Amino acid sequence: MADSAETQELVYLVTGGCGFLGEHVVRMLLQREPRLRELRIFDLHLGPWLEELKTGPVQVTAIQGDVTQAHEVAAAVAGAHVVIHTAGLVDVFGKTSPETIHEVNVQGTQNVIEACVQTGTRFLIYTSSMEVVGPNTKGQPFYRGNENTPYEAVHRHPYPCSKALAEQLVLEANGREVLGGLPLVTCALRPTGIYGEGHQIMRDFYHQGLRLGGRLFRAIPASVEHGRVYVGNVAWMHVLVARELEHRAALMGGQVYFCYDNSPYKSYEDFNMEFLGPCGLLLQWLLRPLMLYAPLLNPYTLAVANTTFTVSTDKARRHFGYEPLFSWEESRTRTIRWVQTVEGSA
Ligand SMILES: NC(=O)c1ccc[n+]([C@@H]2O[C@H](COP(=O)([O-])OP(=O)(O)OC[C@H]3O[C@@H](n4cnc5c(N)ncnc54)[C@H](O)[C@@H]3O)[C@@H](O)[C@H]2O)c1
Ligand SMILES: CC(C)[C@@H](O)CC[C@@H](C)[C@H]1CC[C@H]2[C@@H]3[C@H](O)C=C4C[C@@H](O)CC[C@]4(C)[C@H]3CC[C@]12C
Repeated sequence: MADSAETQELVYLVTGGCGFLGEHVVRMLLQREPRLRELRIFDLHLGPWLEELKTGPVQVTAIQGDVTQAHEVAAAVAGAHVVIHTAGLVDVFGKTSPETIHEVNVQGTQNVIEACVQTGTRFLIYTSSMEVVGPNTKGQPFYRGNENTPYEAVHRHPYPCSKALAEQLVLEANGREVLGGLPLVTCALRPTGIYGEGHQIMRDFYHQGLRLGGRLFRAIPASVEHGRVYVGNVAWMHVLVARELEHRAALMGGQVYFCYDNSPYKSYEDFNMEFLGPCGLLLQWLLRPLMLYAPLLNPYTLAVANTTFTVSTDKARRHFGYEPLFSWEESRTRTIRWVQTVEGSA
């Protein structure tokens, strides 16, 4: 990519650019990548908010497409310098079939890789997930682990299986020759539980609390730690990796990085209360709370909810100088302000 930070000549493609994380990546790129000439946003469902982005100096190209359709992906990738692939089916609640999850998350990722190879795009960043590692089917805790911590990654649920397969495809593609004869450089980012503006599960919990008279009921022990990371910091890490991947290809190519920031280690419910408490909800004990959460819960999500999985690492800082863009206090304030705008809020 160009050396001069002032020359606007780069074309980026963000798949899943209208999703919870994707939208933050899109907005972060427009704010913090001065070399952008064109930003392509590829998604099955385009958001109306995209129109407001078309008034700036960067050409914003909205592409309605399906990653399972190789020809649509190839057309969107052709001519891009960087692809940030966030598109995926994030379904742990059984809403879609295992086949569909595999088709989107695995075959869709393979289509992105092949499109890069066939059209000459050299830099591919994949949004993977903590679940590539765990928690495993044995419910073994992963307590403040890092990218090198030994852990038996054993999966049966379609979603983590698909993320693990897709990540493997991306990492194995590192070094493949693309059109033009140069090597493809890939890396995978593994967010833990992302929170922040636009988080649908947080919105669902808030509405549940409003329906229950301002109360939520604790269903998992406070001692269980869940890794959480602010969406703005995850987006920032994606932008930074994309910027550094060319110059540090030998170090970063084929690598995985956990996404992390200074968000506190808490149980999922206690962490959510950092935002829902200031919005008027209380967390209380109830004898049989699980019946209240039936839509969210199945053996898999209950196992994940009850298993400690937290990360403590500085690999991203060491490899490409990552530091969280948003402090915990800023992340918390931004999320609270967003919850306060959620329909039905007091
Ligand atoms: N939300 C989290 O806590 C979390 C944590 C770790 C990793 N991730 C990963 O981050 C990525 C984004 O997750 P999210 O939470 O923003 O989910 P999301 O559902 O909000 O966004 C996913 C986007 O992908 C799009 N998409 C789905 N199927 C598609 C297809 N066939 N073709 C084109 N676009 C398609 C959707 O329309 C949506 O806009 C996913 O790959 C997910 O696995 C999410
Ligand atoms: C009702 C209670 C038991 C409540 O605590 C249930 C919470 C439960 C729905 C969530 C607990 C952990 C979440 C998962 C975790 O944050 C990481 C994930 C990885 C990401 O790639 C996709 C989302 C998720 C699987 C996330 C989903 C919700 C939880 C299971």
